[in-house]
Amino acid sequence: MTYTLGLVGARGHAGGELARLLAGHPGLRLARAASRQGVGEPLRAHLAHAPADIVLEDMSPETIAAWPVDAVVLALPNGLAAGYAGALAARPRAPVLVDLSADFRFDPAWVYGLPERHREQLRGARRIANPGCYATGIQLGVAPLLGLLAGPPQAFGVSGYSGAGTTPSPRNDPERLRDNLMPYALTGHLHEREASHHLGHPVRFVPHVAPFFRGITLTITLPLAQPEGSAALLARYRDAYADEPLVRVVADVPEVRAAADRHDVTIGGFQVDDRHAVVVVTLDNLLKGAASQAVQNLNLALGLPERHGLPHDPPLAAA
Ligand SMILES: NC(=O)C1=CN([C@@H]2O[C@H](COP(=O)(O)OP(=O)(O)OC[C@H]3O[C@@H](n4cnc5c(N)ncnc54)[C@H](OP(=O)(O)O)[C@@H]3O)[C@@H](O)[C@H]2O)C=CC1
Ligand SMILES: CC(=O)N[C@@H](CCC(=O)OP(=O)(O)O)C(=O)O
Repeated sequence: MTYTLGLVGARGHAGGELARLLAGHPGLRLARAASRQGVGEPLRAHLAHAPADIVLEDMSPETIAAWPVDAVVLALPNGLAAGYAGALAARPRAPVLVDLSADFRFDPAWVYGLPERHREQLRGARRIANPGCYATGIQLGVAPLLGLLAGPPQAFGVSGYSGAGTTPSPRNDPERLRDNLMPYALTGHLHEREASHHLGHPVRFVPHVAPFFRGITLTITLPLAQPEGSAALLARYRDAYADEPLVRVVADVPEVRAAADRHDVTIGGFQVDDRHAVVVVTLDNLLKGAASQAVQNLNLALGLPERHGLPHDPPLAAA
């Protein structure tokens, strides 16, 4: 059986990646798409891999609520999701709704879509808040040490400029970023709050944006309550993620360039100085940070195998 999906915000970075993945998904088909600025244009004019018959529709909640699809994904800026959630909930059999924005990530009525920590709640879920990209990397990098920490971990993060979306800003201006690295949100970034909330433990996070397009690297310093050796730390992470298809634990320090186009998160480094451990986490912000994670969540919600449509090596071979 093939499920159908409607995508709101299909011309954006995250929406475009999701459309690319759906082109290779054996159980999910992109059937409808909406946009703010491209209404009436074929989606294929913007995305080469889009089905030929999809014409961009207006993105009013009423239009979306009338789509006869099994699932809807919102790939819109923060602050817009509530109108869609309300209109879809009024339908007799509402489709599964996955929101890529931050709007419902703190709402207990929604399932927080980090499968490695909430898999059972995601099976059959109807409303899923997809996690933030940095928040995904921070949580997966810190979780195996919960209960062993002597204080807040500190995460130094750098992302590619696709993280800043398509609306022009200094954070996605290649000229401003050339030969540059831009710190921002030095305190209080949303993903600091999101990761702290869902870990149940405070973390500190400082983001930077770099001239490359995609990828995130996080260097996380973790204060330990008891000394632990590097080999023991590596073994702890290997154990924690032994059965996780989208978390790769490596002994070496991973580099962000190798994260591009991968569906998974890589955790490595594991250097320790007595009670001071450092791990490095890399991921593709548009994939495990957004679209691949959304596919993982849709698969769980619809009862499909979790890795359907997320091929292994090379990661995007079928897309
Ligand atoms: N980029 C990333 O790495 C990640 C993004 N996210 C989240 O996913 C969502 C989408 O992000 P991203 O794809 O980067 O964003 P983009 O800026 O690339 O795309 C935004 C999409 O939303 C549509 N849109 C509708 N209303 C507006 C508006 N008022 N202003 C701007 N765009 C509008 C745009 O339509 P049109 O082009 O037709 O105008 C476009 O399709 C956001 O909530 C973001 O936080 C989550 C994880 C990672
Ligand atoms: C470079 C850049 O601006 N990155 C974005 C990444 C966060 C993002 O896209 O995630 P949300 O879904 O939580 O909005 C930022 O720091 O806000």
